[in-house]
Amino acid sequence: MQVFKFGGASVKDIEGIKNLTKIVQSHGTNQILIVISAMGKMTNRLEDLTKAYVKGDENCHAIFEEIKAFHFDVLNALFEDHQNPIFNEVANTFVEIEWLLEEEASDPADYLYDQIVSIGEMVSTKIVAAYLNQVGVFTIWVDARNYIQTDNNYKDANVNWEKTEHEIQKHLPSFLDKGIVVTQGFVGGTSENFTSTLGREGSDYSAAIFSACLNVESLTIWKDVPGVLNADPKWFDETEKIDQLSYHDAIELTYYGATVIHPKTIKPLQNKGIPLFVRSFITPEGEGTKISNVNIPLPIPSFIFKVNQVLISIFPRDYSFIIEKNLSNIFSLFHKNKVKVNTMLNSALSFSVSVDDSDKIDALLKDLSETYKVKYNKGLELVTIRYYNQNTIDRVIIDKTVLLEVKSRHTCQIVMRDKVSS
Ligand SMILES: Nc1ncnc2c1ncn2[C@@H]1O[C@H](COP(=O)(O)OP(=O)(O)O)[C@@H](O)[C@H]1O
Ligand SMILES: N[C@@H](CC(=O)OP(=O)(O)O)C(=O)O
Repeated sequence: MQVFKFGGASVKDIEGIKNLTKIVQSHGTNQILIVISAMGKMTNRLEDLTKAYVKGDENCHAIFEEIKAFHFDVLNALFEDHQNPIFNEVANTFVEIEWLLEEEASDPADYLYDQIVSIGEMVSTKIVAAYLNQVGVFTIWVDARNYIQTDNNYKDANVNWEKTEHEIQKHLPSFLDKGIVVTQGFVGGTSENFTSTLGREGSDYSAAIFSACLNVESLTIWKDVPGVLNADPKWFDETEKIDQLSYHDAIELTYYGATVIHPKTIKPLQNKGIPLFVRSFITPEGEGTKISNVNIPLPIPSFIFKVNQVLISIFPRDYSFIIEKNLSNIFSLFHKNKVKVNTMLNSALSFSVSVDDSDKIDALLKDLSETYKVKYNKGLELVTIRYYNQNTIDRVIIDKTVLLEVKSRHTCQIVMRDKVSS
């Protein structure tokens, strides 16, 4: 039994869906569960729709019609027979959201977000399952909300592993005996039967949850890159593919922000010893990267690049040391404001952190300023180098001013900005 995960980039258009079909056909149709994300950047557009709805913006209707039209264009291109029940199924899915949009947005925004944004995965999986059926690959469409059981922490729901494992193990093996199971990434269901989501880019994590609960042979995530590279090709030229990666290094890389895999993906797989393959849907014959229980360090230095960083420096007003009591208070304020620390460094009288810039930062700075003197710089870059050496550091700081550098045995983190030319 294996699990495949196809993300938004792989199903962004009809060619993508046809390519997915070829990949699935080339693997035989026995005992495969496929987890699929919303098409292309559809989740971003659904976020726009939710914002417009919550604000009562008049754009709301136009965005909804655009999203519907996009999916019906895909249906028209994939299915010649307009009597195919998929047309009604997709229409009915949109009607559910239409009813919601007709009412005033009185429910909490995060709850509304999940009810609306999840529709991207509902519709994409219905379309792909119907297309696979049309070309003779028998599929069973499964609603992930009945299996991935979560709390009601909407937008970033926590999985109830016991219930989830129970539901998956009770029903899915018999479905997998009959055909390919197609289900959604990113979405879950609460005990009150509302839709929840697992956090942006969470489909990799969904695939790991299904994999762990079914104890599969392997999980393969199909991406637009040949595998895990030593840097994001969007930022770095001359990247190299890593053939084998330990779970440990994979967790470190994703924790520091390597966006090729969602950070929560590795743990459930590591716990069960299930290998994760990252392979290219563009060149599916390539072997990709195998992430497993090997005990080998990364063969080459790896770079993780983050922009839009804010470096916050915090000083006790009374010149007291940065000791446990202050640190505990400072961390509780980061926790309260849901701001994740990307790197940190403390001295006797100051504590500095780099965080992603977002709409949460103003509230955090206000909370910190009540007790501490606070200084901050925006618009910075953070580079993390795993298995660094001086050459690699020199390479990334050319024409940069370094504001903070933190080193451990294997990892170096540098917060920097472009040098201002004089
Ligand atoms: N170390 C890395 N190796 C490969 N790709 C990376 C790495 N770090 C970041 N990426 C980025 O991850 C992208 C693939 O992930 P993503 O766009 O989330 O896929 P999907 O949404 O289709 O699942 C690549 O296009 C690449 O830009
Ligand atoms: N569609 C969701 C979930 C997801 O993981 O998508 P992708 O696999 O395209 O990153 C998002 O964009 O956040």
